[in-house]
Amino acid sequence: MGSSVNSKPKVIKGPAGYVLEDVPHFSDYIPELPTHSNPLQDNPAYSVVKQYFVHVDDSVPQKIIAHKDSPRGVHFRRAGPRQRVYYEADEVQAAIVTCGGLCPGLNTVIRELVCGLNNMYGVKKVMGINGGYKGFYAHNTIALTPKSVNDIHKRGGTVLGSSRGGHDTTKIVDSIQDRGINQVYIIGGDGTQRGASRIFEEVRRRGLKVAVVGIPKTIDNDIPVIDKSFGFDTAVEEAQRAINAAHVEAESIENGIGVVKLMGRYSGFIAMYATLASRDVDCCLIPESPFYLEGPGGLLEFVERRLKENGHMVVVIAEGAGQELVSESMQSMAKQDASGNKLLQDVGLWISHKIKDHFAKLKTMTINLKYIDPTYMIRAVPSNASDNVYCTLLAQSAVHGAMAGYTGFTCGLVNGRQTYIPFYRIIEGQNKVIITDRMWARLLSSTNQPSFIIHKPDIAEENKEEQPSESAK
Ligand SMILES: Nc1ncnc2c1ncn2[C@@H]1O[C@H](COP(=O)(O)OP(=O)(O)O)[C@@H](O)[C@H]1O
Ligand SMILES: O=P(O)(O)OC[C@H]1O[C@](O)(COP(=O)(O)O)[C@@H](O)[C@@H]1O
Ligand SMILES: [Mg+2]
Repeated sequence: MGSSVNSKPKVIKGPAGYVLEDVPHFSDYIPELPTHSNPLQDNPAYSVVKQYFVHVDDSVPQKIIAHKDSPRGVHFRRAGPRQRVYYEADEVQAAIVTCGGLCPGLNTVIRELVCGLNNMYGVKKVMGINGGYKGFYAHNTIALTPKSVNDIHKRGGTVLGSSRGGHDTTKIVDSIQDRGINQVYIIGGDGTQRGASRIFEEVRRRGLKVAVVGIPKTIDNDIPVIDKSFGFDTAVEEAQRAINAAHVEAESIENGIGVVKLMGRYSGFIAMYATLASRDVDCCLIPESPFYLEGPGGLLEFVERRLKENGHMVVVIAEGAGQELVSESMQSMAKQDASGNKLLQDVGLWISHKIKDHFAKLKTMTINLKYIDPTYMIRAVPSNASDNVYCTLLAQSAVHGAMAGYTGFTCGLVNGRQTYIPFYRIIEGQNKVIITDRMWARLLSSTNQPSFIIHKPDIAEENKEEQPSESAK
C-alpha cells in the first residue's frame, strides 16, 4: 500500500461564499516544470473556435438552485483544453485500464482516449492494461492505436478486459514507473476510483510526473456528485425491452404476472427510471425503499388487488432490493466478491416463488408468473447514441486535463458541464435514490403502488415496544 499521509484537499474561497474544490496539479509537488503552448491552437478544426481554451478561473457550481441571499457555494474546475500544456507529444506514454463490472460505453471511452490523444495532441504511445488493476503487474500490455480501436465502440464489453480485486498500490505504481507510463486513465466505478486515489497518493509521494485520471463508470449510477454515469441511459433503454416482454407475456394470459429483475446493488436508479419510462410497471422495488410481503399494505395484498382490477401486472425489482428478507427466509450469510462488494441473493427468483406460493395457498385465483432476468444482457450491449457522445466528451476532458498537468481527479458532468472533481469527493459516499425526493414521489404516483411505510404492522409493533411506559419515564 502507498503513503498513509494523504495530500490535503485544495479548497479556494472567494467572495459571497464562493468555494472552489480544486484538483491537484503537478506544480503542487514538482517545482519548475517546463510548459509548452497547446498544439490545438494550430489545429485547423479547433483554431477557428473563439475562446477555445478554458479560462483559468472558469468553474461550475455544484448546486444551481439559488436563493436571493444564499452563498454561491461549492464549485468544481471546468474541464477543457488549457493554453499551456505540461507534456510534449513524443514524451507521453499513456496507459488505459478498465476495472469492475461491465458497462455500455467502455469501448467508446477507450477509443476516444486513444483518438483524442493522437488527433488533438499528437500522442502516439498509448498502451492498454489487460484485465483491470491486476493487469499492471500480472499481464502483458496491449498497444493501442487509432487504427486498432477504430471500430470498438460498436461492441459491448471492454477490449481490455476487466476484473474485481487485485488492487496492490505498490505493485501498480512500480509497474507504472518500470514501463515509463506518465499518464494513467482509469475507467471504473466507486471501487476503481478509490483505487485510483491510492495510486495518485503513491505517485505523488514518489514525486512522479504521472497524471492519474479517473473516468467514472457504473450502470448503477451510484457515483456521487456527477449528473449521471455513462451507460446509464443505454441500460435504461435496454431494460425497457425486458419490461415490454414481461408486459406482453402478462397481458396475454389470465392473471399474468411479469417479474423483471434489473441491476442495482445499492442504488435503484435503473429500476426507477425504467419504470418511469415504461408506464407498464405496476410495482417497482428498490434497495432504498424497504418493503414487506404479508398483511395489510404488503406486496402480496397489492398483487391480489391489481390482478382483480387489471387481470395482469408487472413487477420490476432491483437486484439489491429486499436482501434482508431473502437472507432472513433462506438463513444465509452475507458474502463478498473479490472487491469487497456484497454478493447478492437472487431476489427476483425469491419473490417469484413467494408470489406463487401465496396464490397456491389462497386457492381462489390461478396465476401465471413469468420471471425475466435480463441483467447481464443489459450490461453487455454497446452504448446508444447519446451515451456515445457523452463518452467522447468525458474522454476528451480527461485528455485535456492530463495534458494541462492536472492529476488526482475524476472527470464528470455537473449540471450539464464537464468538470474535474477531486477524488475525495467522488469516493466519499454513494449516490442513492432519495425516497423523500420528488422523483420517487413521481414514481409512486405513476404506479400507484404501496409506499410500504404507513401500514407495516411490524413497524407499528416495534414503535409500540420502543415507547417507554409511563412508569419507566
Ligand atoms: N477501497 C479500495 N481501495 C483500493 N482499491 C479498491 C478499493 N475498492 C475497490 N478497489 C479495486 O477497484 C477495482 C474495481 O472495484 P469494484 O468494486 O469491483 O468495481 P467498481 O469500480 O465498478 O465499483 C477492483 O480491482 C478493486 O480491487
Ligand atoms: O456479477 P458481477 O460481474 O460481479 O457484477 C454484478 C454487479 O455489477 C454491477 O452491474 C455494477 O457494479 P460495479 O459498477 O460496482 O461494477 C452491479 O449492478 C451488479 O451488482
Ligand atoms: Mg461499485
